[in-house]
Amino acid sequence: MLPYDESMRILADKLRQCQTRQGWYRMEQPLPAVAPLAWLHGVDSSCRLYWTERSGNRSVAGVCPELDLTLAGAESLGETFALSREVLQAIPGAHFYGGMAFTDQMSAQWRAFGYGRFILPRFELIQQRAETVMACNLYLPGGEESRRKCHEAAAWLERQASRIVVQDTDGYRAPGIADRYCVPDQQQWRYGVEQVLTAVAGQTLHKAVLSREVRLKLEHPLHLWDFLQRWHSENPRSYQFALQVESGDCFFGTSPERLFRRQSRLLWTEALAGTMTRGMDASEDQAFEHRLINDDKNRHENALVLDHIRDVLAGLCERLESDREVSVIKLRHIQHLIHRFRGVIRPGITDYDLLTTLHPTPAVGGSPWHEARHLIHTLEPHSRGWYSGVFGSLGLNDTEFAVAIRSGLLRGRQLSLYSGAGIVAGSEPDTEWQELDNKINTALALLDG
Ligand SMILES: C=C(O[C@H]1C=CC=C(C(=O)O)[C@@H]1O)C(=O)O
Ligand SMILES: [Mg+2]
Repeated sequence: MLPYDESMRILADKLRQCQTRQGWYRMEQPLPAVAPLAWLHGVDSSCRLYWTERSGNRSVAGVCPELDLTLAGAESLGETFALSREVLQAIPGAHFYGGMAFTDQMSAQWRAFGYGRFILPRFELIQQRAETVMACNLYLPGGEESRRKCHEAAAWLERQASRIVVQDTDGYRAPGIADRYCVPDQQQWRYGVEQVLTAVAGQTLHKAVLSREVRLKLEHPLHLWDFLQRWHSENPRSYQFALQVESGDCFFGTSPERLFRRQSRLLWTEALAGTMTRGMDASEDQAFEHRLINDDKNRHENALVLDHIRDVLAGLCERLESDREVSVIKLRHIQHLIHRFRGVIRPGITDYDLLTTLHPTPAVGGSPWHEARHLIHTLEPHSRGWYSGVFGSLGLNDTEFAVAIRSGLLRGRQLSLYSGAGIVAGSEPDTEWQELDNKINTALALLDG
């Protein structure tokens, strides 16, 4: 394998020799192993994105948007997906990366992200199993302008070639937390939970997921890419994602939850809801797992997600099977109930259909959705933005979206961490408050020096 700098120069040479006919182009060049997160450190771009699959099979760092599809509202999603499909048909190996908000009710702090944003990066560093590849996606408008674009891209690659690639993050230092407060505070939270319980008792609602924003002021700047790597090493079987926009603001997260994965017409999705802490030792952990599996409130939280998925997918799938029994997935500080689905979608069903039908599941929204949505928007004092939205990778034959929970928004030294809890009959406000803490404990422990 050629060294990193030589490989980058080879790709630059290929670009300089590229034909200039109008159209989409994609070029790939194998690289020696470089961790995408480490690479993002030093790379020159005002927009950076990161995506890693839960399976650990594929991690991608993408920079310099070649096509940036920013959505003003939900109504442009169909058009955006149709356009991305046209591009992907021309360069089938490529992917768009990005995400979408929980709903279209968003405050100004989320403006740079739009309602949704799907990016085809010009440069992609892809680590797939044991292989690392640098890919370049380019649209050439034809003639002299094509030549100019190719030369510009080649020059960029050559500049990166001589930069030092940071390989490990042993030097990570927690930034320290100077100040923190919760929105809502615990008093307001109790009120919100009581309101949901009243609606549940009145039988207009089965479940609503209420959330909280913890606003932190960091003592020192956060080394975001190092932080993400550390967070992932605590929860290795999670998705990880980040989108840093031109202002430097970054939305990121480490989520255990899949919205869906599609490969051709095969589909995988799941109901992930219901939470318990981990035990201090193996036997206590086992006891907690047993308690979680047998707890009515947690089972009910999960069952409502399960029923929703089964109902909405019935019309989209030719076949749909689910696990017979609920099982448990374990994260660093908590464990969840999970129920998996496998299916075959009908011909003609698109990622747009799957996304808009599944999102938001009652793992982040509620049931019925219409009632839950109203309560969430009236009771939550903060704006969720992209928290509990979706984030993923959109391909021609392989698409995967995570539910964007366990996530946060970094703006300079201000960091907001979000977490939510499913409120159903039997929920107790203070226990659910504790669940919110448990869900962000892994991230908090890495921040608090
Ligand atoms: C809404 C969140 O978690 C969901 C996913 C798993 C378990 C959940 C629960 O037990 O309440 C939530 O439905 C969050 O982490 O912000
Ligand atoms: Mg819960």
